[in-house]
Amino acid sequence: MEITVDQMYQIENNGHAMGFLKKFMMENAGAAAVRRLVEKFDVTSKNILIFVGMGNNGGDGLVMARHLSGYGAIVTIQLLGSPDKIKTEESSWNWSILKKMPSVKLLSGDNLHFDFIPDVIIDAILGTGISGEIREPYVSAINYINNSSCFKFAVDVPSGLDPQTGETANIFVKSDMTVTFHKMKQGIPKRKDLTGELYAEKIGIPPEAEEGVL
Ligand SMILES: NC(=O)C1=CN([C@@H]2O[C@H](COP(=O)(O)OP(=O)(O)OC[C@H]3O[C@@H](n4cnc5c(N)ncnc54)[C@H](OP(=O)(O)O)[C@@H]3O)[C@@H](O)[C@H]2O)[C@H](O)CC1
Ligand SMILES: [K+]
Repeated sequence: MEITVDQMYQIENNGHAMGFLKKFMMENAGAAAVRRLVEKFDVTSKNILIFVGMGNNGGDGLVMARHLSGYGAIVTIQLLGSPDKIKTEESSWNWSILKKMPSVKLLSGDNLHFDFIPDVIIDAILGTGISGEIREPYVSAINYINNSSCFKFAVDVPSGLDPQTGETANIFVKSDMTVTFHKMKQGIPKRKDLTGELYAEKIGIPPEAEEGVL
């Protein structure tokens, strides 16, 4: 079954109100995404670069970073803004954990110079919260991703693809694998050329959270 982005937000909010907090959803989302990635790749000692947006799509990327470090990957995060401007509590919470983890390299701002060649790039820039023309520094980050020849993994939806309509913004990520959460959103399967291998993973949201929504 495919659902709308609005329905997804309603289900998320219902789950949160039941006590299954968005922080828990984010943890399960990041863990599910990593499971799919490590099923595909032995990430041990591999260089993984994660572009992190300022919203909860970015938050999922922060969770992935922590899990991937546990799998022995060499993880670098490029936060596309200033840490004090992270938009949500659940994302900030994960950033604060990572600040205590020397095993994960944290970069922030509009830097796009890295002293390594990534084996995998993770797009945790934009998800269901995309609106309008994509602005800098997200534009430059998406260009960097598309100009790289390594494996590209999109969190929830390739950034720049509208998960509701399947339309693309002025710029968009072309990925090799995409993992979306809870249920497939209507627009995503329309662009398998941008999603690559496509999965929808359950993240523990109570089915009762869908009552009155689906
Ligand atoms: N569905 C679930 O059960 C779960 C989903 N999760 C993840 O959460 C995201 C949705 O998070 P949200 O914070 O609502 O939105 P995004 O992170 O996608 O985007 C919002 C940020 O992006 C900026 N933005 C939006 N449009 C643009 C643009 N055109 N150019 C540049 N920047 C843009 C926006 O900035 P504003 O200034 O507009 O506020 C925000 O900073 C979902 O996709 C999942 O990945 C949960 O984590 C787990 C459960
Ligand atoms: K994304």
